[in-house]
Amino acid sequence: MTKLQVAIDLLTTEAALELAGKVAPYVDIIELGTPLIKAEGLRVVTAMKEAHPDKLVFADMKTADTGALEAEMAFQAGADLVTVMGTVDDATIKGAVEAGKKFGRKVVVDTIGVKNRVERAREVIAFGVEFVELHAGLDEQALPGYSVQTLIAEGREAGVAFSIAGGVNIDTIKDVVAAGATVAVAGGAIYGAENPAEAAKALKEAIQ
Ligand SMILES: O=C([C@H](O)CO)[C@H](O)[C@H](O)COP(=O)(O)O
Repeated sequence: MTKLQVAIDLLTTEAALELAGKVAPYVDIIELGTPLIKAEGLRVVTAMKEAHPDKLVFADMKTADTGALEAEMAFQAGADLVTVMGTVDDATIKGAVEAGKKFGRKVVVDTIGVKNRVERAREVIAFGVEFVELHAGLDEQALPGYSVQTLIAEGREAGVAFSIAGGVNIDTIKDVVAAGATVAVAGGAIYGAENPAEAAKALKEAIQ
């Protein structure tokens, strides 16, 4: 079954823990967003894992270099999954995967900025990454004409384990699931909702 990942793009550990406390019963993976990690450091990863040891904690490091070092730092802080950018040198991705093997944790490749996501997804999955995040970032989502359906179609085509991130919400999550996604990522649809717990519950129910 497709897992539900909440992406927390808030800026303080306190706010992230408060949101996670509300939505944890309905999500499988708790993502600490890149802006949050930049604001608070890896202490936010440790705090989240301590508060939710039963959940997978996803550190959205968006690593672009020193793959082994940054992955190791995040794993030591308590992350179960870390992201490396798909646009960077293969050696960076492979380094993070090697660090993952040492810690028994996993690496996800983020395709923001990748020109041919299907081709790159097939390449990087062979390096031993857990899945590929077919992702349109918040800036790309804000451009006119953006549709998450492009990512969903690419997931179907790629034939590798993938997640979809980039405006997944209650109207689109069933398409994400039908395409065979390993993980559906929802950020704004949860933390931006009037009642985040209700929003997460509805998304979880739509998956089942
Ligand atoms: O990873 C993300 C982005 O790059 C900022 O960190 C988002 O968490 C991801 O795009 C999912 O969020 P929504 O698009 O708001 O669902």
